[in-house]
Amino acid sequence: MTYLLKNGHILGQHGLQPQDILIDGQTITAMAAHLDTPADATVLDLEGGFISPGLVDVHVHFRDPGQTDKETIRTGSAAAAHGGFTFVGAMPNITPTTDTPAAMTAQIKRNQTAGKVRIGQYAPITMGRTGDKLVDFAALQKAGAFAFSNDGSGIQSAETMYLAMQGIEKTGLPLAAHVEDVSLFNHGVINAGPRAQELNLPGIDKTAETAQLARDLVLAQATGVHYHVCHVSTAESLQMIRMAKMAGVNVTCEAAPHHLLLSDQDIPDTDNSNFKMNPPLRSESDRQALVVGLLDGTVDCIATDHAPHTQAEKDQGILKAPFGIVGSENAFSLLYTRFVRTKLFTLGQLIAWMSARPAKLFNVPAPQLKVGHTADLAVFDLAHQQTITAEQLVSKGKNTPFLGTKVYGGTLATFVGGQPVYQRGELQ
Ligand SMILES: NC(=O)N[C@@H](CC(=O)O)C(=O)O
Ligand SMILES: [Zn+2]
Ligand SMILES: [Zn+2]
Repeated sequence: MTYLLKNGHILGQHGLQPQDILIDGQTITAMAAHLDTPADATVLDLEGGFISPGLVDVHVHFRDPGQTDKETIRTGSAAAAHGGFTFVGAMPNITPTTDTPAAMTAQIKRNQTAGKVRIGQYAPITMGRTGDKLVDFAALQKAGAFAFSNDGSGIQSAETMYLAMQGIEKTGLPLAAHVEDVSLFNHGVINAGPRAQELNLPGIDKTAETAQLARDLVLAQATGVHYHVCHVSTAESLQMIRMAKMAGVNVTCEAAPHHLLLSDQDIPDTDNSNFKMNPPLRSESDRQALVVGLLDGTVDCIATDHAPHTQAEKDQGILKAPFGIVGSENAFSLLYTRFVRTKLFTLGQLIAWMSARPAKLFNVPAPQLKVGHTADLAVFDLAHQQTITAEQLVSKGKNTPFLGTKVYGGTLATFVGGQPVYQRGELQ
């Protein structure tokens, strides 16, 4: 198929500039302010929309196999496409998990068959994501593992983590760590602090994150592994990562949109489990530290931690509901509206944190808007405001604290390998 994207804008040296893009097969074959329409081309009039390199999200949960009432590879990847993502890294907290080469091979095949976007598949660090028995890192790398992570739980034994780092270092792949010391978790449901006291809810102390992070940074330095911190949430974590980077530790980290946008002060008085995720929304000063961390380079990239759950599970209330919120579909629009329209971030910075940077960290090809490159791209409507509603979400999970939020930057279209994987109504 040949597509001509007309009347778009791309980010050039001097800001947004008019751009037409011709896609032939998988590839971008021409770019200019104005292109004539080839006879066989399907024309999409973008009406001024912003064309971005495809977004890259290194942290999503698809629940497939095992919990397909929450999400499937199909619906999760459709949600990613709806958010402008052309590549996602899928976490291995699925049942069965991808802890053997055979399971990894089978899952990669399922991802390729059902996925609307490109999917990198994480392998766990330990067998079954429990206990201390390490997976065969080299064999899983050979089978196509994207990276290693036990996301959902921290590795409690220092010895296990040390041995895992030594093994994963040899593969050159990142070890993506969910840092959480369960002995300090206190059965909490939101951040420990004044808001938890006001709401009379058990609090998760920051030390559950920072104590394990301190341990891991020491071990990462000793082993040289690429140690990537998932969903970093506290100012103290950032300070440690900043110092570790200065000391030459091979550490990177991601921040989730909700931790950049909300603090525990935003948790309403009404019992709303869509404000419950792990790590929890922290204090306003932690939120601000994450924003500063992005700007000074301590935070390397943004990743959504898209974590769908069923309505019935989330209806159990904040004490009982599972941790996690969906994030793929409105990550760009929320961050664009809050930070780019207010000029705290430039559009170029936001796109770098959501595309080229995470791609580079995880050694996947970064989508590029250049002739000769694969057409992995997204088009966003920066000019019009819309309200986030449950009905718009194509994920099975509707569990987001942002329902009712007004945003600019809704997705108009997403292309993967030259094929449209999402198109908003008016672009059909
Ligand atoms: N973030 C969450 O609150 N939940 C995630 C697990 C995780 O990312 O640790 C999930 O799988 O539901
Ligand atoms: Zn996690
Ligand atoms: Zn996660």
